[in-house]
Amino acid sequence: MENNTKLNIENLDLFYGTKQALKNINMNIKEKKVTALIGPSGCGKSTFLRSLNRMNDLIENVTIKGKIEVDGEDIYNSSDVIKLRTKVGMVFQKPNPFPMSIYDNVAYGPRTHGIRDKKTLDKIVEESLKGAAIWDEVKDRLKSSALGLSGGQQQRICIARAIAMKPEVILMDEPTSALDPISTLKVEELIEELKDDYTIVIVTHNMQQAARVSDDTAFFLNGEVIEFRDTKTMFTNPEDKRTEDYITGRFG
Ligand SMILES: Nc1ncnc2c1ncn2[C@@H]1O[C@H](COP(=O)(O)OP(=O)(O)OP(=O)(O)O)[C@@H](O)[C@H]1O
Repeated sequence: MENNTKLNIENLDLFYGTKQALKNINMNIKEKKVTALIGPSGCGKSTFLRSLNRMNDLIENVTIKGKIEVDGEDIYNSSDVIKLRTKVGMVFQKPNPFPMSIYDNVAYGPRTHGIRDKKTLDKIVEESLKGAAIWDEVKDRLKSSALGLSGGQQQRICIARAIAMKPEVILMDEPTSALDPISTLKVEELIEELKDDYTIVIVTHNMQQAARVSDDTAFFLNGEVIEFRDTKTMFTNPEDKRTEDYITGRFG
């Protein structure tokens, strides 16, 4: 295992009932880098992403074989799923703020972890909103409902909510697919900034986005990783004909 590896995936198979959705995945996800997962619809990107913080545990009839290590620890051999999901946070495709104030959205996680002190919470909320590049837009209306914000703002609130838990890894499942181009650009700029502090894994259908924001890219097809390498090489000189066909828009 390389020493800048944050997530190490070995021989990962995943089945929904008898249907195999992931086939022998091997991947090294590097610390404080952005790794993009690309590939046609239904090829297993979201399934793979969810397996990285055991979100698939919530789905019935899922069988997982192989190994996923975070910082060298086998996550399927440990029972502390709460701790894992604190360390490996997630941002979803559709912004999903809770129906409560902006402040309470961000303070929600820390509160469930027992933090009650107002000053401490204020500090976490401010730092998280700053970290998600939304502080200036909302600092004067922290008590207003998060549902009153635009989609792009809501998505950054959700990123702030993830950051408030002090994760080390942030998983993002098509975080900009519901956003307009300007909000998309803001979230992309934010990802660029976040990678100073976090390891990021992002599913995207947008090839330009993968090329713009990621350091490494994995191309999935029918549950397999066809190619995994640094993004620059992937997009300029792919090794596999199927990768080339996909990124040049010949299929998918
Ligand atoms: N909860 C589930 N139960 C059964 N099958 C599932 C479940 N979730 C996903 N699948 C199947 O697993 C395969 C991979 O799905 P997945 O959502 O991971 O693909 P994806 O690459 O993320 O697709 P998209 O780009 O459309 O989001 C698909 O064939 C899908 O139908």
